[in-house]
Amino acid sequence: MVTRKKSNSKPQQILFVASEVDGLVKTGGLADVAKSLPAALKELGHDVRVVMPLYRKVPNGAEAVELLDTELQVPTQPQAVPYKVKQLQNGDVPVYTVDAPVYFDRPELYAENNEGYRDNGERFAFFSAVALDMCAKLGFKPDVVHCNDWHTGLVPFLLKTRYADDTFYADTKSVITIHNAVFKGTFNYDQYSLIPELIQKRYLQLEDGAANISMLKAGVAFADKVNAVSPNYAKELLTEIGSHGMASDFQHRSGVLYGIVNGCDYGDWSPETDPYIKQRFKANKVSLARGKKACKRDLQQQVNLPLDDVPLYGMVCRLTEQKGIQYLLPALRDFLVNDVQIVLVGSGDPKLADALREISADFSDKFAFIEAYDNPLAHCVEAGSDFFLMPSQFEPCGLNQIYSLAYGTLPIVRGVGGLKDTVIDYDNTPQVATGFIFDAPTPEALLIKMQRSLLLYCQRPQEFKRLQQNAMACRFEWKDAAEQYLRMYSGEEEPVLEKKPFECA
Ligand SMILES: Nc1ncnc2c1ncn2[C@@H]1O[C@H](COP(=O)(O)OP(=O)(O)O[C@H]2O[C@H](CO)[C@@H](O)[C@H](O)[C@H]2O)[C@@H](O)[C@H]1O
Repeated sequence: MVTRKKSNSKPQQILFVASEVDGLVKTGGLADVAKSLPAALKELGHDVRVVMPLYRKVPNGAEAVELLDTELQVPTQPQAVPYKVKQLQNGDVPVYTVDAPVYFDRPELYAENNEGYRDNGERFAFFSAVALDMCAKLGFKPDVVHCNDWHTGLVPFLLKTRYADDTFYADTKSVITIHNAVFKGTFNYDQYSLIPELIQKRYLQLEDGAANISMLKAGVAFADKVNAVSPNYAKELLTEIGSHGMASDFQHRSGVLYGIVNGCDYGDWSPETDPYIKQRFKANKVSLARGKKACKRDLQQQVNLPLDDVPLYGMVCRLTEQKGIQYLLPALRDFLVNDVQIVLVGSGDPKLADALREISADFSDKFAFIEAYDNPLAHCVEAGSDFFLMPSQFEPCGLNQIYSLAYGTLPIVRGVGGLKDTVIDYDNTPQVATGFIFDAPTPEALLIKMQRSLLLYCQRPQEFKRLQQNAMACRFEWKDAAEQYLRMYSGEEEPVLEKKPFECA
């Protein structure tokens, strides 16, 4: 067990810059973090404000309170871009939304029909510039500007260039959190007309191919601190494969590279209070057995599977290579000869969806593929399944395996990134195990663990229940993660290379 020290820091003013925030808009796990981490920091007594774009999809966008009607002046350029800042509340945390219809009043956030908007570089360069431009105008002087992923990577760059001599930002430090380094935000120079500093002087280290600049590289190179969403992913980022080709960028910053595991919002993801599930349950044996049974039946009904008493495997994800569907597809047909059921809820890559649909047609009484982004159903999958599949190719942290633990649904994961930091493998340490881990990136390795899990379920039911209780006893509190972030801001936390291995709490 790791003892978690409290940060000694004074109340901080923190600007949290993110491209999506759960409660307002969400396409993936970044949004969960952008909702929960600011809330946890605020709860610890800090003044946290979030800034995000005002997309068409933001509910109540029209009712937001207008705080600014202004324009972004671009140094040495005649152009100025008008924008407004409108305030919304997400729980207790104020959210500044940047209203610039030319960039953000579109049907989607980043892409339509699986194709990114062509001006995504310019859109998020603008957003990054505005995040800093608006602070002085609002009179909010941040101690820390906390950026997230490539969309916000130019913020640290601008602090060290455009604002280098600006007294307003003299004491401001920047942090960039890496949720997924596969997305580098690489765009041609012609998308950076709002950031002339990038063009006046050539920053070769930020180039990603000829005539292209990567916003993620800019964030990593210029932020005062860099962190990944798990210690294991932070270490993977120092390797060529694990960093998706950015190893030297991260190696240069290894002295200020940190790894902090995401938390779980137990207000949203707890079987004791979840409003979406058929029957709420606790960790004690009777409640767990009854609750699971009712939730499994309900899930089977929702996805049209027979109401059989067989082990049920769930999976909820974006359909991308990252999530390891390429390992799952060949393993599925072999595994489905067993007396089992599988429910997969996912949306994304149409080719992967076609392949999954084909298997569900061949095994319609055992495999349900729901091609959707469906939050209530995601909760029912967590509650009604016995096992949860996350065979990811890579996984910076992963949230669904953490949600699964909370519902006594044993995760079967690949030993990468944060999956390795959050799940304890049955074959290695059966006494404290919470799930199954396989290592080799192959369908065979996955299939072996799925078969192992089936044996456990069918032949050692008491042992299976013990693992469920181990899983439900795990806690990944946002409060603990927020404390770690505060220690990182203040310099009390150790960089990942100096730290002892992470242990699940
Ligand atoms: N079809 C669907 N229907 C309903 N809900 C769905 C869904 N598909 C996904 N979700 C939801 O979206 C979230 C996904 O979070 P993850 O952390 O697993 O992945 P993601 O790859 O988006 O995030 C990236 O950022 C996060 C946050 O740091 C890292 O944990 C992760 O490793 C990294 O890849 C979960 O809340 C999940 O329930």
